Amino acid sequence: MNLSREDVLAALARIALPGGGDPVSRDLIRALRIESGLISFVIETATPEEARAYAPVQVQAEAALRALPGVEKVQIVMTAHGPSAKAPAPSLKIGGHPTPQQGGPKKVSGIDRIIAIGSGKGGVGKSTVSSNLAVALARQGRRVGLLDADIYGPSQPRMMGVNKRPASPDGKTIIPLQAHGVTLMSMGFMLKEDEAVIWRGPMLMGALQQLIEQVAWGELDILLIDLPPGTGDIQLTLCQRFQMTGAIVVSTPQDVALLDARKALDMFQKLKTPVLGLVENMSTYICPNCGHEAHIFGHGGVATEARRLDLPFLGELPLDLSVRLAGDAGTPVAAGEGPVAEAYARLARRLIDGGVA
Ligand SMILES: Nc1ncnc2c1ncn2[C@@H]1O[C@H](COP(=O)(O)OP(=O)(O)OP(=O)(O)O)[C@@H](O)[C@H]1O
Repeated sequence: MNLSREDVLAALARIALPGGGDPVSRDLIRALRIESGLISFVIETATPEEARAYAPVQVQAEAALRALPGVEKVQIVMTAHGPSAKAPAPSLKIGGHPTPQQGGPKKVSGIDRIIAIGSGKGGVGKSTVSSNLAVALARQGRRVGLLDADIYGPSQPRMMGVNKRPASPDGKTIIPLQAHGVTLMSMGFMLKEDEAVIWRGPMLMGALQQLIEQVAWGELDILLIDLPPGTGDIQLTLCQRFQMTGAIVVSTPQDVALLDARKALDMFQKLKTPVLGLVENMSTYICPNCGHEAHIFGHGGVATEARRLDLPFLGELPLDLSVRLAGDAGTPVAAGEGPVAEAYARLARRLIDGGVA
């Protein structure tokens, strides 16, 4: 099939929408894929009502595309992202249990707890803490999922040592990958080359929602979400749409990192997401040669800040070359033995004992 994206969009642009315009000029087409005789895409409407009104458009689009040379199959999915007071919208959601959001944040079926791991700025080790904590919790018998929601720089495929496109047997449900006892999904698995995927659309909100709701997470005690750094749309969407158990904020002991951490804390508080505590990463450094203890980025700043804000201080994680080497090699250090693995085991135990993991 030599059809181009432009050919397909041109055919779709000839379909008139109720209320004027066409699906292309109204920017409704998402995730367009053209692959050996199959054309698939999503028509994303603003509301469930609009999706219902556009049902004839779906039929017309299918007929128009099937008439193009070489097209054997056309798969169109209608989805709506707006709330509805009426019946559930046609959507891409898995299972059938989720319904469009009405009112406040909703619980995700099958997942007991959701904890976001955030930081005010990049590079403080938020992804490292997420992967290691996930592995440490799994080692203590918890059923753990890890969602890498860092759309700007997903690092979990590297840190967890898996990177392949997840299967989707029915074109809707996404089967997550497994690594080190953790059920894993990352934006990085989907954001390859120039392929159009559903969550590459302009709406980060839709992308995150799909990663939480369309992935077949199974029954989980806890889903950890590795957030992008800072205080942006992903954080907002997550906390507004889903019932969060809480957030953990990672910081290094430095003043500047702490200033940023304060912004993250402030954001979670404004979003009414309980802050479960602060973690100090890159804390003590023990020289592997002489055993001397050094505090390269300072020490204790996060604990002091936690006390000041009356928030739990969850622990210190040492600065250790093995952390980076293990992360780069795809086996988090918490999967092995030694002082860093023990520090993560303590953090995991603390969360389990506190009833949040
Ligand atoms: N405790 C530690 N000891 C040694 N190296 C560490 C430690 N924590 C993180 N690193 C290393 O620091 C780098 C940044 O860590 P990481 O990617 O986890 O940070 P991040 O906060 O998630 O950054 P970003 O948000 O920009 O992705 C990585 O190379 C990681 O291996």
